[in-house]
Amino acid sequence: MALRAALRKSCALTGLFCQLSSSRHGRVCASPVLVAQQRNSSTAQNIKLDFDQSTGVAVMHMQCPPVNALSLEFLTEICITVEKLEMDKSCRGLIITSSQPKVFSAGLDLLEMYETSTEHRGEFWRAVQEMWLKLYSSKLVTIAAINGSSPAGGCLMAMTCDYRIMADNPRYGIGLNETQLGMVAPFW
Ligand SMILES: CCCCC/C=C/C(=O)SCCNC(=O)CCNC(=O)[C@H](O)C(C)(C)COP(=O)(O)OP(=O)(O)OC[C@H]1O[C@@H](n2cnc3c(N)ncnc32)[C@H](O)[C@@H]1OP(=O)(O)O
Repeated sequence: MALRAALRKSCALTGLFCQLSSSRHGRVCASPVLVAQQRNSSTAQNIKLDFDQSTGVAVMHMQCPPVNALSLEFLTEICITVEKLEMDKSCRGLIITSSQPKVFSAGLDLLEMYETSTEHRGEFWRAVQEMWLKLYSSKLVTIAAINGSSPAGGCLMAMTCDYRIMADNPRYGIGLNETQLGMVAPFW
């Protein structure tokens, strides 16, 4: 509720009307282009997109169970989704949030990072870079609606958005914990 209220306040400030729940207000309608792209695309299994044409605001719900860990596949889906939204001239703003309970994103997929070949890891880190650069340089107004814990890569994702709003819950943590993990982010 706090997040919802904060979002409304922030969106009023930026001149955008936005919402996290489509059913509550009944305002969200889907862009035919986006719906068609979603339906035809096998690359967006882990993302649910709601686009309100009347406001030009899209809500990207991350739904990659259990904790929205950023795998190569998921990172690619995120990039493609942002690109598609940027190509839609009626889209002005993007809210990124999570459908998973208690977690916005657990950051980079630790299993993929440690259990794959050097070549795959190279591709993985390039996808990490592409994701944050795409969000950071997007012409869309981007908002991270952080409705759960958001360590490391999840924090990076939120930081590269224009605005961040976090649910007021002491159980939710956010920050960069690479040092704790003994991890050095490689040169890109
Ligand atoms: C300059 C910026 C550079 C950026 C570099 C970024 C690096 C990274 O992102 S490295 C990843 C760092 N992430 C973490 O350290 C997060 C670790 N996870 C957690 O702290 C917690 O899991 C949680 C707070 C995100 C959620 O807690 P909880 O709801 O209690 O869920 P569980 O801990 O039981 O986890 C459920 C399930 O998910 C698996 N899992 C959690 N995190 C990851 C992950 N990052 N990658 C892959 N898998 C993850 C966890 O192992 C559990 O799996 P199962 O045991 O099979 O159920």
